[in-house]
Amino acid sequence: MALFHCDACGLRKDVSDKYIGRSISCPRCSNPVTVVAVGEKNGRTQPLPPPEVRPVAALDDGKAESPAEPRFEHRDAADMDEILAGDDDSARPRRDISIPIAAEPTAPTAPSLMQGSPGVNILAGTLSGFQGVVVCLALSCLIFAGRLAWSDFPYAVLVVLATAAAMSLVAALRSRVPYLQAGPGIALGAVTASMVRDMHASFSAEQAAHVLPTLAVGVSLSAFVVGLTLWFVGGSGMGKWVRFIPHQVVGGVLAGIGVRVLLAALEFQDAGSPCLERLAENFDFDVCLAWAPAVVPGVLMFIVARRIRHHLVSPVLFLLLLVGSLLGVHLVAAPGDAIRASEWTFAAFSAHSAFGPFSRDFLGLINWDVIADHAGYILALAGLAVATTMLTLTDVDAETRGRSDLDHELSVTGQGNILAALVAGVPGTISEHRTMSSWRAGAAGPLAALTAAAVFVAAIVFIGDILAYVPRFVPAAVLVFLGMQLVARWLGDTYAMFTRKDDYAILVIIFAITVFFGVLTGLGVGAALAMMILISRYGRVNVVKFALSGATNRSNVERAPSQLKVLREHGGQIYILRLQGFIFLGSTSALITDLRQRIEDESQARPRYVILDFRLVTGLDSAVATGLRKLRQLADEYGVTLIFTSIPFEVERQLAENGFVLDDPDNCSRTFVDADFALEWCEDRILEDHGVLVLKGRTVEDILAPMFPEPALAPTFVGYLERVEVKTGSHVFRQGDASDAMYFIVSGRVNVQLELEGNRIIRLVKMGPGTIFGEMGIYTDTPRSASVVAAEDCVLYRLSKKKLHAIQKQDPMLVSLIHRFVVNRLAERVAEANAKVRDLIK
Ligand SMILES: Nc1ncnc2c1ncn2[C@@H]1O[C@@H]2COP(=O)(O)O[C@H]2[C@H]1O
Repeated sequence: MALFHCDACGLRKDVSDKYIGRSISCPRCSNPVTVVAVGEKNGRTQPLPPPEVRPVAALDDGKAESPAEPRFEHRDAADMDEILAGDDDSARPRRDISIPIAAEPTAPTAPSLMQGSPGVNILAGTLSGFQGVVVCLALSCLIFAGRLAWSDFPYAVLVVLATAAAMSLVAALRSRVPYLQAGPGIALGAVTASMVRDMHASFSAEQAAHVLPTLAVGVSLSAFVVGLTLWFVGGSGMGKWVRFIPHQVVGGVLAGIGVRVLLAALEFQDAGSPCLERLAENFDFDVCLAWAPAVVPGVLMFIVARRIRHHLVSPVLFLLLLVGSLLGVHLVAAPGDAIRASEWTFAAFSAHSAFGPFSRDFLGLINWDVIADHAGYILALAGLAVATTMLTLTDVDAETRGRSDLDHELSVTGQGNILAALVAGVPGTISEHRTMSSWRAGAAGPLAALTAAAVFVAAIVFIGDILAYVPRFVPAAVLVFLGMQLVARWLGDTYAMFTRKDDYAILVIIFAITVFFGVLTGLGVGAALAMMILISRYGRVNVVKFALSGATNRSNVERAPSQLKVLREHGGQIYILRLQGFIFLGSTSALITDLRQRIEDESQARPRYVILDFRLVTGLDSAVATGLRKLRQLADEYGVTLIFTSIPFEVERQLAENGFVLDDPDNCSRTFVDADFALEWCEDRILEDHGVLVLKGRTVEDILAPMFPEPALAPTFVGYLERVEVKTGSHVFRQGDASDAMYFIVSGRVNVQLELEGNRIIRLVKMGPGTIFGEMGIYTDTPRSASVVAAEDCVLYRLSKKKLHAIQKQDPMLVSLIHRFVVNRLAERVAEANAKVRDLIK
């Protein structure tokens, strides 16, 4: 505990240790004040006792010193013990019920290369690689077909395959998810395709030479930016924030992308642009016929894959598609070797032909303005990559019961993209489908992803020859299949997922915007909606965690029964609001409305003291001073004293700079280091009003009689007691001592404190006149469970164990009254604790 003492205006405050030595301007008069450790006065450090004081987990808020008075004046060295043990806010036991939270799981470690069965891993990786190659072919058509000349198509295929190889390699070497598969995917592919289409539209026919270099660099640059973004988000540990991106927003965009993929597939199949528009104007059977080779197998594959969930489904479907389409073309159009020369299949090429474009004046032909104009797409790709990586990993974890480290996997995916960009690749992410298939196939180590990388490399070498046998509608059919899967997944499957149907409505709206106005608009509107959703949901979180009454929630000062009676009857004048979360101007308005209702509620005692506890508050909006000013106006109106507790010192100072001084007794506004000090102060005011704050000056009989089960026998009992005087700071007894007596407090206060290893002291409770201590050791016949130290000069009455035994023999009737007396005191403690619990769970 540290002390803030302003010489100019006299303001004294208990502040946290972290301020020691710092110069802080006084919240009341702006005079600069250096905060000193307790015991340090006028630059002279008094010897401080070493104990470190820690909070104790309990239902109570801890005991309080009287905070209203200048607590650090006129203390001698003996007092320091008490101050340290008692005044530190951290030393006060807290009242909150804490629910044990499972320990944060440790991050998974990197799997070793040969982890799992090599045979199974290789098989799973081969299947994943095969699926990946088919998808890569579809993506290269989606992204580049119609934008690049067919002569440049080898380049398109090879850079997409190179992306898959690079990302698989990085996943194998760096990911901690042993079955993770990564590569270019349909969602990012579709956005890249939109970017490429728009870039392409920027060129006139005469600028054809600029098209490939600009598109190629634009795409690789976006992979690079996506990579850097993912790496940065993961590396800086921002994964936990990414999880707040609303599902409905990303889902709507992804479903919309699905429809756009379907349209792109039809466009590709028909080799004409806006085919749907053409069809809408004039129904053309030929157009439908042109779509059929893509739509029919695509829809069939979709239906089968929806029904059978097996890791072999996709590879088998793709294989059937390839073989079936080849047979179909053979039968219908071009039998025998003529297939290779027909228009139905792609033209063969050699891998090195992909480097053709680079032989020209490549760098000089790049149109950087066009790339800069499409920066919005690049940013959209980065945002979507972060969101989809998070969603995919979450889904993979849910399905595989895995426990992956999102930040690490975001970084790995980022690194994969950067490597992909270096080989002129396209943006990519974790492949959910292939990862799940690998896992279902039994992949258990990075060898699976490494095998997939090898398959991609092999594809780069051989694809030129293989393509001559692949009918052109195959990639279109795959796109139909993937597009339908996206729509079904995000528009269909998610319907049941949302507990609130308005969330689903938002998804549908964003879906429609993406379909009709494009991916960029969908993402933009989605981002704006996401922000609004977060603000509106967060704003609805009740800023008041607990609203408690001082009648049942008392400070940790144990009081005499006569005082307890007064507090039970009049404690309702204290109203405690434990605030939580981030406090906006909006939340203070809600607080004012609630408080006004509570004050005007005639069925309950009218609050005179309102304690606003900020201990669980995570932050305050800068405009909150206005709300607090209104709160004070309300307090003035009803004659209520506002008490602010656990407010960070900086915040108090900032508010003061804005003209709102929190600690302003003249304006019925006070601050205390924590709620327990505040509670004690309020209780003292109520006890003072009823003339029972100080029980001093009365005789032991006066104090004892009202609580003794048989008041008439109280003087007989007193006859057995021995009067003891204890000076401030002296121990009555120490923890572990033999228990030889119990004590009754007639005047003064004592601290009951636990002494822990390493000189640490925890104050459990503070006791005043009319209370007893030391009874546990006597009744359980065990050593002292805690030390008891006089916080003030005390007059105690001592009943020794010997005397108790003597009374037992001589006066069994009196001893049973003593037992009842002790039991009553213990029962009172338990009843108080129960009342607090009840109040908390109300
Ligand atoms: N948590 C507590 N709340 C109130 N009183 C306590 C608590 N723990 C210990 N005491 C008192 O402190 C005394 C320490 O010595 P005893 O164990 O004999 O008896 C104990 C009680 O009277």
